[in-house]
Amino acid sequence: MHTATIINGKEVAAQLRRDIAGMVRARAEQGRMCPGLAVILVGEDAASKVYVRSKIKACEEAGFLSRSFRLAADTSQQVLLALIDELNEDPQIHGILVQLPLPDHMHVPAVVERIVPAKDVDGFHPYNLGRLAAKSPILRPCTPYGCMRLLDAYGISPMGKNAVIVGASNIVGRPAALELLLRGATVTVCHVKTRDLQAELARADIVLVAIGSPGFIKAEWLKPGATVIDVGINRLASGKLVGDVDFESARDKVAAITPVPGGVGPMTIACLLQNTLEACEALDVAQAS
Ligand SMILES: Nc1nc2c(c(=O)[nH]1)N[C@@H](CN(C=O)c1ccc(C(=O)N[C@@H](CCC(=O)O)C(=O)O)cc1)CN2
Repeated sequence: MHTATIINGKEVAAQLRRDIAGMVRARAEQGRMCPGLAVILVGEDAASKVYVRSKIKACEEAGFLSRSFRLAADTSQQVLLALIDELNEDPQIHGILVQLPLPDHMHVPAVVERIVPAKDVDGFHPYNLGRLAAKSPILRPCTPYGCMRLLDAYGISPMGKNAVIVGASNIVGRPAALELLLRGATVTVCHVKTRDLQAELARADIVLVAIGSPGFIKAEWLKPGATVIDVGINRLASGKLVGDVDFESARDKVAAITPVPGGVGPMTIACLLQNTLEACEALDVAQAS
């Protein structure tokens, strides 16, 4: 009976994190600055608290400096922007991230755009998205970048393939389309208004799903031999974490698939470290010239 390659994001992310820690140690031996990351959490979202804790722990393990800021849910946007202004000027901080989602009274684009592009290690600033669109990325959104690194790690090339993305969010779907285009795929982005999702999926060699709907994508919609990247992380009432793809049935049909948990999620954090290290190195270069 056919079973798919299970793309082990936990393992690939762990290797990337070890490599980054090695580079940070080498920097320290040369007397160079260690990368510094500021993480801002506004409010009490339970999942966000878990992710922020994981990011701080990952920083500690890689030898980064990290600073964590927790603001109450009713903090004004003005106070958040003032904190970002301070961090933009702080020479020990190379990366700033504001954990999403933000409380409803805040305007995400205004917050994201306040971070100087050189410290936007989430890669969400229009400047960084524009660089990706213009085929010269600098800081790239962590989750789509992590998906590409997973494909690389398993020798799966998007070149010339039909890639179908389900979900057109700013954080995942849209930048993932740019990443796949950069790697030579023919890209289709499906969203809530897409008329015939199943017809689009039927010819997809690579499927990347980020919609936040547990088990929404059924095995019978997928092309035999496809590669499936499941970005969804949904917690069921039972406490179990599942993706947007019906994993158990899909694994019998496709060539390769990411599990949830242990697929894309760990890559998001590893790529955040990678971006922070790159932001730190870019500053070295700027100071040397
Ligand atoms: N400022 C940002 N906000 C958010 C981002 C982001 O990249 N930047 N992405 C998501 C959440 N996220 C990181 O912040 C994230 C999600 C999931 C994981 C992860 O490792 N998941 C594990 C399971 C963890 C669990 O048990 O809950 C897995 O999939 O194996 C890491 C980071 C939204 N907000």
